[in-house]
Amino acid sequence: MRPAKRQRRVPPEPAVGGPSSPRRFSPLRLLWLVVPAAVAGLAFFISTSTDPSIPEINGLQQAPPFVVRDIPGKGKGVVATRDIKQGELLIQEPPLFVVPKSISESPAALISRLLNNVTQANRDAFWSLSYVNFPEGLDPETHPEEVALAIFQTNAVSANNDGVGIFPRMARLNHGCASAFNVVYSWRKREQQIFIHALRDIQRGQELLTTYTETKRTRNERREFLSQQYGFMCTCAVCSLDDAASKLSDERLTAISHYYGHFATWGSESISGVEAISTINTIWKLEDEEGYWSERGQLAADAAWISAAHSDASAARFWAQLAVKWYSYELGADSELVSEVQRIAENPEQHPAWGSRKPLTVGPLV
Ligand SMILES: C[S@@+](CC[C@H](N)C(=O)[O-])C[C@H]1O[C@@H](n2cnc3c(N)ncnc32)[C@H](O)[C@@H]1O
Repeated sequence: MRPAKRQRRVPPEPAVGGPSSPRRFSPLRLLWLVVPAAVAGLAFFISTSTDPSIPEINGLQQAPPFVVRDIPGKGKGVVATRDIKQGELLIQEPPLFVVPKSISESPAALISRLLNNVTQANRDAFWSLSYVNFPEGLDPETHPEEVALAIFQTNAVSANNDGVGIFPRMARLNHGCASAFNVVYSWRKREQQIFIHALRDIQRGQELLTTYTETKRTRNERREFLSQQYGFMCTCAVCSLDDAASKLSDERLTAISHYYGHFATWGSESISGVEAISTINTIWKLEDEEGYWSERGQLAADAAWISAAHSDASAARFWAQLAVKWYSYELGADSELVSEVQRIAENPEQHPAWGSRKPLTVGPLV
């Protein structure tokens, strides 16, 4: 599963910011696994959970509001067993193991070695996961290391700077594009766990979908990527739109990408703070039209950054409050980023960018 590339937006690196969620691991990024590490810090993290099919008690209700079941045309998937509220915590899961960014042996050998260090129940959970793109001509029966690698490539998720991990419960989540995905995941370094929250209200019987790709791409681009990397033709609600509606969706998503790039140029002072905030307003409206809600915490936090830089306290407060709201849905109200933007909402002058540009009224979301 894979990461969408986040566009670096408002330089310098915002103190209140960072990716709103870790991204799916791209098989392409496995390239780094074959590069011998200069400093092979082979730190990895082994789960203490014994049976990943049993929900964690830690911070989660014991009976999760979903089941894993067969979904026609998709293998297994995750389906809501009751109505789920936007922002609800659905899964909190430690990794079976995390492959660090620097390694000094072959990825297949490393994964096999890591697997030997987990409990039998966790090993069974790993081997039960699905995989695609197994090398042609090889027999899976006689090449278990290659099978393990294919499972890893199909299911691993970024744990940010800690590496790339396998989380057997979340690995059952299938993909949906733009307005079709309804859950988002975030890696919490402090807890060393992945957290999955509902991005929107989900009805009983609906499938829980995350996203494997940068969904601000056009349908053809998304389909090509998903077919190559994950071996399926996406037929999610967005990909199934009729051609006229799909064209409009593609245009909106392309425009959103364009405007992200445009507002980022505030960092190099190519556009004014007023234009940057007006561009964020445009993105927000296009996203409302598209039903694309992901990464709004980050967008609002970036707007708070610009507002604070121009000493517009009321705008900074407004945007920071919006960041609190959306980060709470995406990352959880108890996440570190929510605490950070909450502090800015209460006291905008404390923002590290405060007053770094000329004073300007940049304004809120209109
Ligand atoms: C991480 S696994 C997801 C769980 C998987 N369906 C299973 O049975 O364990 C990724 C694989 O699921 C399938 N998949 C995910 N999303 C899909 C979708 N929207 N349509 C069809 N297949 C999908 C693809 O085979 C993909 O390689």
